[in-house]
Amino acid sequence: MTDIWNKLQDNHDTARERPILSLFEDPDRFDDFSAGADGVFLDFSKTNIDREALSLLIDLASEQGVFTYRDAMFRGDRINATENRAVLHTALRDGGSNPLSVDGEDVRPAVAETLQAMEQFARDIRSGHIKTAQGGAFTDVINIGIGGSDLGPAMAVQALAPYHNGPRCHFVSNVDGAQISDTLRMLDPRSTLVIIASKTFTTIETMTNADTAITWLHAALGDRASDHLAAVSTARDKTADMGIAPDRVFGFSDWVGGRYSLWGPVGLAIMLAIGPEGFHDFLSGAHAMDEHFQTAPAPENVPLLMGLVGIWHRNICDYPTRAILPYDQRLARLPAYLQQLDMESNGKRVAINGDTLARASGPVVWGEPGTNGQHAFYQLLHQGTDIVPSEFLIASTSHEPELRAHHDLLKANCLAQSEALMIGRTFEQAQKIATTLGFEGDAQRIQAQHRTFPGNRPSMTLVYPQLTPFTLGQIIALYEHRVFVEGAIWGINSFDQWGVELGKELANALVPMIKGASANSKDPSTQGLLRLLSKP
Ligand SMILES: O=P(O)(O)OC[C@H]1O[C@](O)(CO)[C@@H](O)[C@@H]1O
Repeated sequence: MTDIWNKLQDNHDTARERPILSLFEDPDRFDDFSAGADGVFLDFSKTNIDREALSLLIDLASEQGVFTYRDAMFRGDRINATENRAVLHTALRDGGSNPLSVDGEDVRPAVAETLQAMEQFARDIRSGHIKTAQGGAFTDVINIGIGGSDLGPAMAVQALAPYHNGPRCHFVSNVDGAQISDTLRMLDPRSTLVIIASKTFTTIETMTNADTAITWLHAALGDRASDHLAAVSTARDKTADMGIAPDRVFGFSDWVGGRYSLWGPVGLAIMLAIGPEGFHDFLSGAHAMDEHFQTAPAPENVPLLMGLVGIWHRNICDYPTRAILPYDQRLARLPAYLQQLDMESNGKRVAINGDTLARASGPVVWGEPGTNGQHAFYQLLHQGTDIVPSEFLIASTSHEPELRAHHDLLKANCLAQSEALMIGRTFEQAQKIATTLGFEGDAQRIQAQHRTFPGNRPSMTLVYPQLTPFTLGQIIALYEHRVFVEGAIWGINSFDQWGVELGKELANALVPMIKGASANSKDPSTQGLLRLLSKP
């Protein structure tokens, strides 16, 4: 353990039982434990981090090389060491013209060219200039992809519903035939465009769903089925094998990781839904957050602070999970999106140099929109035996001015939850309630115990003006950089994902066994389950 980790642990050991509320005796607490970035505001004053801990955490970031590593990422160094790749999803959204080179080659011209091609295609589909096989306009789009080729566009398309003025967008990811079947059943192949999105164009789920969709198009359109296809991939050879015309393929480079890819062609469905101008706003929001991350001083740097709070909760307080709680129904898919972003990036057990990590890395990320979550799992947040740092998100302004009362109630609920988590309810307060309700003696004690809230449970709140394309870009880039900060402090490579390989290999080997081939090489449990599943 370095000195700083030790000092942080000492700080926590002495402050462990201190009520978070007591920290507000400092009149500047709210101002000094919050920060803003172009309208997005982070309040982390409802945590047990005090001034000493905050300054130690900032020192820790320096000591672990977060700032140097950040600059290396933006510069295009090959920081994804295990795959020997640069990490430059930020180049997809910066619109810059000064050269940015990877191995001596300027990446900007190709980025600009692809963006222009996407825009032209999106404009032509939206205007009806590109026609269906039968000469009409496309009314529906199905994006077939999984993981990073699905979660980002699916989340963003839902988030930006008020800006939709293009074809309806649908998403198919699961290899479970139920999803594609239910989707195709409600659509007409004669007016549907199918985008096959896969960075590698080898992912078995996506290839299987693509085959099914192409068969569906073929049955209705014959040889003209290809008029209804487009692809998003780094593998142009494979898209050609599937019969997709080269001018319908939108490529990107290996320096864009799957879970960081919605800023480029993987975001085509978003662009089709909200139009190129809206998509530009989305990119601009993300770029504004990139600039903030690179230039804001540490005590005001929102992604850095968010990452440091994450480190405090994970490593110093030893909390194993974090809850993402958007008080914004249109961000319903944000927790799922962040699960991939965070857990695929930082769910690692070895450091970049191959050593086993000395301390815990990425927490389990989960969540649901409020207020629905309140009526499901918040019981555990308030009174369970585990402490779950909670991350609330809420817009100042909704898109429904005529439903102001709804938004007022949503805000009140959001604030009430973080307040309740922090202040709790003492046994004495609970006893008074029990007395009012007529309980006496031991019955009163039991009732009071059950109605006591320990409180002192930490949370952060992210407030943004309104869920616009610009703001959504800011929020997603903020979380990307937060994941980056945490990964850098842990010394791991946040940009590979070897942990998904083994299951894929074993699934491929199991397919023949599902169909009846010998399973003698398998363990008894797998053999037993195979026997059960082979029954019709
Ligand atoms: O875009 P592709 O190559 O189909 O990959 C889909 C997803 O699969 C993964 O490789 C994990 O299996 C993710 O990292 C990725 O986003």
